[in-house]
Amino acid sequence: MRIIEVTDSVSLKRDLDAGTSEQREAVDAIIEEVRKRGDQALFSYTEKFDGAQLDALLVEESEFLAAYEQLDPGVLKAIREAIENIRDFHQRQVQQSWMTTKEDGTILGQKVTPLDAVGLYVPGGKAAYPSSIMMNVIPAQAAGVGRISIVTPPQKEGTIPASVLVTAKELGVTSIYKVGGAQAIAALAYGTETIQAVDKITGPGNIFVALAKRAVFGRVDIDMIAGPSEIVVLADANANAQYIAADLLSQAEHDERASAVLVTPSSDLAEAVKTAVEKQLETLPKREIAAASIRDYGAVYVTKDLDEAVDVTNELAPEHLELLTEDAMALVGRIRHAGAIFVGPYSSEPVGDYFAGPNHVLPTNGTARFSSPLCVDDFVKKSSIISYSKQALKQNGASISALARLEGLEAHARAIDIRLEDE
Ligand SMILES: NC(=O)c1ccc[n+]([C@@H]2O[C@H](COP(=O)([O-])OP(=O)(O)OC[C@H]3O[C@@H](n4cnc5c(N)ncnc54)[C@H](O)[C@@H]3O)[C@@H](O)[C@H]2O)c1
Ligand SMILES: N[C@H](CO)Cc1c[nH]c[nH+]1
Ligand SMILES: [Zn+2]
Repeated sequence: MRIIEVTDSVSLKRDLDAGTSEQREAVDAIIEEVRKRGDQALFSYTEKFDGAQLDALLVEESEFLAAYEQLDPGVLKAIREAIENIRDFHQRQVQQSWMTTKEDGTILGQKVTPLDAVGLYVPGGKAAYPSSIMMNVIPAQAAGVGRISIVTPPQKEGTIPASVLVTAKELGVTSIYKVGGAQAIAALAYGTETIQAVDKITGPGNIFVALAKRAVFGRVDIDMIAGPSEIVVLADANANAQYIAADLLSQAEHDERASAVLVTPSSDLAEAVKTAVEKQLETLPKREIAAASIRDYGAVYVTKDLDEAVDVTNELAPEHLELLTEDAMALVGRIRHAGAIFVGPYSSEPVGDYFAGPNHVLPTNGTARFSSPLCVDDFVKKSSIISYSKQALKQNGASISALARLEGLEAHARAIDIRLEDE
């Protein structure tokens, strides 16, 4: 882990995955094939890429029952508690439609409508992430989305991990299809005999999934292309070095390209955290991934004072930010760019990943400068409502047609004038 004196600008930005030209071509070919051959293409790609020979794509009721039998009761309890917290938080984000009536009888408003259908990609491969199912499904349900489908690649035996099935069932989602990669994204975008097309696709995945999401964007909406995890800890001299090291490693273990950064005015803390990270790494099961992340993307920035530490943090615009300073809450107002802000020594980042309630799908790669966590708003759309009274049109018609003629749009102007002339 490098210790760096801050001189000029800092950045967490890394090349976003655009894929190789071979990968892009492969993804385009897969999408085309799914459009042409529907389910048959899904079965053959699942055999080719996941090694599973399937009779059916849809998970059956008996598989949910078997999954409950496999799951530890303590884990089921934790899943239920997390769902409750995440529901409670997202319920507060729900926006109502509104209308306002002016004195001249004009009614203006905004109608909020949930999306009809969304598809959630749940990665298979290396690890199952039931927490990501909660973070995608719960805001969609709070928004009132009519139909939620989940796609996820099966294991070789044709099964889906019990934790995924139980979490989905606890959330009331049972339309789970055993298909992954670009072929799953194509099926959600275009529909097949078994999988109905959706309006929006959310959820993380590997490069093939990311490229396919980019390729179908426009036909359907997508959430974002999430990059590798990031954490920045802003700490002063009194912060606990062991806590900081543990929290940095919590994100480093996600990915070799994850980034874990400490920003502090204290060079003593910088040294202590560096030593603690090295020590804690020794016993970490995923130490190869975490060590690579710390080596390549880990850093400690030593600033001249706390003010400069705040400036550096805002420049980094991290996905996750922990504030571990004397009066941490007082610093919140000075943070302009961060996906999620964890305040104080007991708000370790995994509290937010799993349990507290806010969404863990957050902007990465500096995009916290202009974007927000996944939320209920991502699953609704808004329509404007305009109702002019006769009186309102009489009073304002001349201005409207003047603006139309200013743009050379005579038909627009006449659509107004015809009503003004009509007594
Ligand atoms: N940001 C988050 O919240 C978050 C959460 C969970 C996972 N992730 C990320 O999601 C990713 C999961 O990746 P994964 O690979 O484990 O699972 P995945 O489900 O994304 O990808 C597996 C699929 O990739 C396709 N594939 C594999 N090799 C292929 C090839 N040569 N040609 C065409 N298609 C191919 C197959 O169809 C396979 O089903 C990881 O990068 C992980 O870091 C991010
Ligand atoms: N920290 C990840 C987002 O960067 C989300 C996650 C899921 N499970 C554990 N963590
Ligand atoms: Zn995490």
